[in-house]
Order: sequence, then structure tokens, then C-alpha cells
Amino acid sequence: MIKIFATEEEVADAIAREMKEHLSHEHPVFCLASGSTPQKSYLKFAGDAEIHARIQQLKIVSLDEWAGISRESEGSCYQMLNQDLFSLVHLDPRQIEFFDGTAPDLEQECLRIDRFIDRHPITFSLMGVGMNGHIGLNEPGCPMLDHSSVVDLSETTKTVAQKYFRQPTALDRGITLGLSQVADSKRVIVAVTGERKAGIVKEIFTNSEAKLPAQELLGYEHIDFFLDSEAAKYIKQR
Ligand SMILES: N[C@@H]1[C@@H](O)[C@H](O)[C@@H](COP(=O)(O)O)O[C@@H]1O
Repeated sequence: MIKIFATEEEVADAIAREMKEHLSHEHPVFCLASGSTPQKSYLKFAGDAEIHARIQQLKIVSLDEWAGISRESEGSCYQMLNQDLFSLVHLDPRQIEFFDGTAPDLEQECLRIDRFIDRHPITFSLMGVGMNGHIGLNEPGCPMLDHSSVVDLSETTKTVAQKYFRQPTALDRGITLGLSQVADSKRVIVAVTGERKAGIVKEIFTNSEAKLPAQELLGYEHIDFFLDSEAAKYIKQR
């Protein structure tokens, strides 16, 4: 289902509320996108005093990472989430299972995360959508995989991702969960906010030929798209 909220603030409030609710799962496992879109949601979640007593049971599993970029590097998916969430809620590193983009064998790294998910099924996923409709680092035209993989990044992703880094950074490949792994989460929210995403939002919802990864998440009962009115400006009248 698509839920359109008046403002980005309201989207963040709704997401933070759901994250809190999903902490009540017996074995909560969250898979969370990095990037600009969810930052407000994470801040609101982390700022809720009631979650802190309940967060020890939470496990976090990685969605994606840039190949060749270490966790410590500013701009890595890990570091963004660390700044926006992990450090704020004082997660123990043992609660976090994240792709290492500098692992010597990235295929093994995929297997490591896949095995973790087999043992700890994802109960809540929060996805963002790239400017080209990507989910995680699943680029347009990719198959719907039920396992992680190493992918070649599109030119759009390489260019847009420069916003995460202080200096121009060569990006070539990424490591990402497969779309089926995301869809298999018990609950998924896909968040899209801001006018800059209005064009891709229109594609996702009106162009069935586009073959965008975000479109693979349409039509499921347990997956909702949360949009603000700016991102939804071309689809509002539907
Ligand atoms: N790898 C990340 C994704 O996990 C993220 O959801 C998406 C949107 O990012 P943003 O929210 O900054 O637009 O693109 C990035 O490349």
C-alpha cells in the first residue's frame, strides 16, 4: 500500500513509531537502509527514552555496503548508520552483523550474512529508494535474488553516492542483500521523501515496463511505501 504523508517529518514520526513497535517482537532483527532518507526517523527513534530499556534484544543485519570502503570510513553504509543510530542507542557491536566491504573474499562475505539471516530472520526492514529506483544496491534490471551478491554499481549510483563522502571517492561495486531477502522480512517500509525523488516515484507507480527494483516490492500485504507529499507530487491524483 502507498501511504502519503503531508511532510517528511510525519513520515519520520510514523517510521520511528513502527520501529518502536517492532522492538516488541520476541527476536527483533532489523535491516535498515543508510542514506539521507531515514536519518530523521532514526533520530526520532533514538530520542525516545522508552526504547532504551528494550533495545538489548535487537539485532541489526546489514542491507548493503560499498566494496572497498571500510566500516570506519565516513560515507560507508556502516558509518552512516553508526552516526545516525547505532552510537545514539549504544548498540553493542555484537548486536550488529554488517557486510565488510574490505573483506578479502566478498562472495564469502555474502555467505556469512546469508547464514546469519537463515538463523535470524529479519522481522523489520526499512528501505530507501535510490534516484534510479534501486533498493539496497540492487540496480535496475537485477534479478529478484534470495541471497546476497556482489554487484556492479550503475553510473547514477556512483555519482549520487558522492554526497556521502567528503572527497571524491571511486566506487565500482557494492555488496547487497537480494530483493527476495528484503521482501521476506516480516514487515517492510519503503520510505521516499523529497521533491528530487518525485520523478522516480512516478516511474515506480506508473511505468510497469521500467523494471525498477523498487517495483519488485509492490503488491505485498506486508510492504508499505511511505511517501511525503513532495515525493508523491506526480501521483497524488491517482
Ligand atoms: N545504498 C544506499 C541505499 O541503501 C539507500 O536506501 C539509497 C537511497 O539513499 P538516500 O536516502 O540518500 O537517497 O541509496 C544508497 O545508495
